[in-house]
Amino acid sequence: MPKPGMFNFVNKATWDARNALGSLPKETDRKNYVDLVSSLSSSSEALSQGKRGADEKAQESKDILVTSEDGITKITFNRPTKKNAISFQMYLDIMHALKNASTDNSVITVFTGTGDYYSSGNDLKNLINDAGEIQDVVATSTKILREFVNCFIDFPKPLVAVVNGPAVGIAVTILALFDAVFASDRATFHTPFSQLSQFPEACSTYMFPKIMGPTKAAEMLLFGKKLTAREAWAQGLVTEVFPESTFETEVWTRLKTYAKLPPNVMRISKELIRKHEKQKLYTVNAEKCAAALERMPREEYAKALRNFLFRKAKAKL
Ligand SMILES: CCCCCC/C=C/C(=O)SCCNC(=O)CCNC(=O)[C@H](O)C(C)(C)COP(=O)(O)OP(=O)(O)OC[C@H]1O[C@@H](n2cnc3c(N)ncnc32)[C@H](O)[C@@H]1OP(=O)(O)O
Repeated sequence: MPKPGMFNFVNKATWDARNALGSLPKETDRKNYVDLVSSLSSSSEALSQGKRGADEKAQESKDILVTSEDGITKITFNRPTKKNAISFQMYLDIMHALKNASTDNSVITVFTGTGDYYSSGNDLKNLINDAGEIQDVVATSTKILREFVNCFIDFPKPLVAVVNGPAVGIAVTILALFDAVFASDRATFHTPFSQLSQFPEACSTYMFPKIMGPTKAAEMLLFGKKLTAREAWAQGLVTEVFPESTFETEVWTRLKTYAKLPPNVMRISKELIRKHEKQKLYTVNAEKCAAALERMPREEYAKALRNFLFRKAKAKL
């Protein structure tokens, strides 16, 4: 048989394989072939059983729930009694979940919240010890924060936020690194960094002005203006707003349709969209973390924290 042309993929592969074997007796050749096919079918069965298992429930930890179904990995902030505030452990759990989601067999990854809030942002108690004293754990926080944000910069599949209620702080800033943000009309978007004596994180100092222009970005990031869902949509931070009454049904129907799109082309398109920005995003992330470590006005920050932590006690006086 003459060697098939280079675009005749199947016949060329068969020809190359046969050629590499040299001359085998017909019976040996047949037996080798049957053994190979049997081994492939048993290993592919084991693989698909494993994948089916992962599909039903990927991972479960207390405050971050991860499920995978219909081609969608769903990561849920699940701490409703604290308005889904993000503890140190939750940052680590999210990073772990994102790493798994980047290689599991899901097509898109979605974040949402349990209860009335999407998330109230960083757990302000991350910085106090068991005795209720404010600790200087800025170095630890900064390290976690940098890795956390890098996981979003690097995430290879379409990433969607289903913002079911109010979002505060880092739960808002990180949205600029998502591919789509669907919000209930009950959601609000609040970044009170100056009020808390903190610097805006998650590359928002770069992404927000790019998305909404410098003056609107300053309104949010410097002055802490809280936006309604419709205002956030008008500024380009939100992709689409849905009425609360139909939010869940409409959004999940839409997401299930998106999850049927060809995964590889979406992954490559996302890579092409983000490619030219990646280096810039790493730099902005690193700069913000260095600023937090070296330039954060700790006294002002401690005061802002005390105001939050003791606000209920003060209100009773
Ligand atoms: C690795 C570290 C990375 C650092 C990243 C930097 C990130 C920065 C940010 O995210 S800044 C934003 C931080 N978040 C806030 O400032 C919000 C603070 N919370 C509030 O203002 C209010 O709680 C509220 C407006 C979200 C809700 O108010 P309300 O409806 O009146 O409910 P309560 O205040 O009674 O809250 C119920 C319950 O939840 C606790 N809680 C809410 N948010 C947080 C929070 N961010 N951190 C810690 N705890 C929070 C609140 O204390 C109540 O608990 P209690 O019942 O008192 O035990």
